[in-house]
Amino acid sequence: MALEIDGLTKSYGTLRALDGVSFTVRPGEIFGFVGSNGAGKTTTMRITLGVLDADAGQVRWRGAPLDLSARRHVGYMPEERGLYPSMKVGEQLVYLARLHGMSASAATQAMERWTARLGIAERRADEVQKLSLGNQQRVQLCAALVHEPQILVLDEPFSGLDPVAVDVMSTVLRERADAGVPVIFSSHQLELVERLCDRVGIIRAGQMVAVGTVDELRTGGAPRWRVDAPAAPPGWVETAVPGARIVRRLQTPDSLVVDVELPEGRDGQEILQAAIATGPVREFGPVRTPLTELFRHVVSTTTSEARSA
Ligand SMILES: Nc1ncnc2c1ncn2[C@@H]1O[C@H](COP(=O)(O)OP(=O)(O)OP(=O)(O)O)[C@@H](O)[C@H]1O
Repeated sequence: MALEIDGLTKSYGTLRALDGVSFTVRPGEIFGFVGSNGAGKTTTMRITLGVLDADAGQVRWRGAPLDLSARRHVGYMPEERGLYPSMKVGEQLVYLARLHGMSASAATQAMERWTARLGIAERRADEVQKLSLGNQQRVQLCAALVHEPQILVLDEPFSGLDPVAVDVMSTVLRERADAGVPVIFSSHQLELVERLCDRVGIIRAGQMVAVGTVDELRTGGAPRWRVDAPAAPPGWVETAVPGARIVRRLQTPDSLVVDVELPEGRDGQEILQAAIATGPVREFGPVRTPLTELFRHVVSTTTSEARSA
């Protein structure tokens, strides 16, 4: 039932944009696709949708190659958008729904439902080009959803949205996923990806370098602990646990907070005991490395622009 991206390779002339990209998005799962500019996200998504051919590899859905008829069930939000600027919002959505085989009345109902849901019902009679960019994006999401797709592939759907629209978009994606739809979207807003996605894939220079839940991506990194010991003298961390490293330090008149990265095999309790020995301890606990930092770590070793084939 899953959407399987298997070994995609794609070159543009001598530029190898994708080099064996593989990952799976399960039904009911929101998959966040992240990577630096030029890493290969759009190329992967366009191949998934079938608007671009891969040199090698395959996209499968429910175990079979995603062919032309199955692609009718994909809801796609392209990066370059692609609405007709001078067509009216409502007419355009009905037209797109009908292209996907819906009857006139079902298409109209779906258009009405989604424009209301995305907060643009009062703009149905306006030309798309008269809407603000954020509202055009809401129309674009309606266009991806209006034919009740069974797969959703969205290229940077959150870029340029106001916070209310981000919330609406997030809720809609979660609902679709809960209805069993595999949802894949790309984004540079990593806090949002961390909050919303069940699993995340990081692509660098055309290769998947990490796939998993954010918690899974965290494992393997050294454990970190946060401790607030206002009376602690300089150097207490390194003295308490040789090899321990302070990765963040914040001092105010009545607190001294440090995030400590411990060497493998050492326990946070050692830091706690040492902190207590220095005086009062106001805060102590594990620190969850944010996705932003995992991402920086994963992509830092090379530039993300695709390499020559
Ligand atoms: N039509 C094209 N012709 C030539 N090169 C291309 C073409 N489309 C993309 N590329 C190159 O392929 C690589 C991957 O581009 P892609 O658009 O997939 O990256 P991306 O991860 O979506 O980037 P961004 O985050 O900037 O949108 C880049 O080096 C890009 O310059």
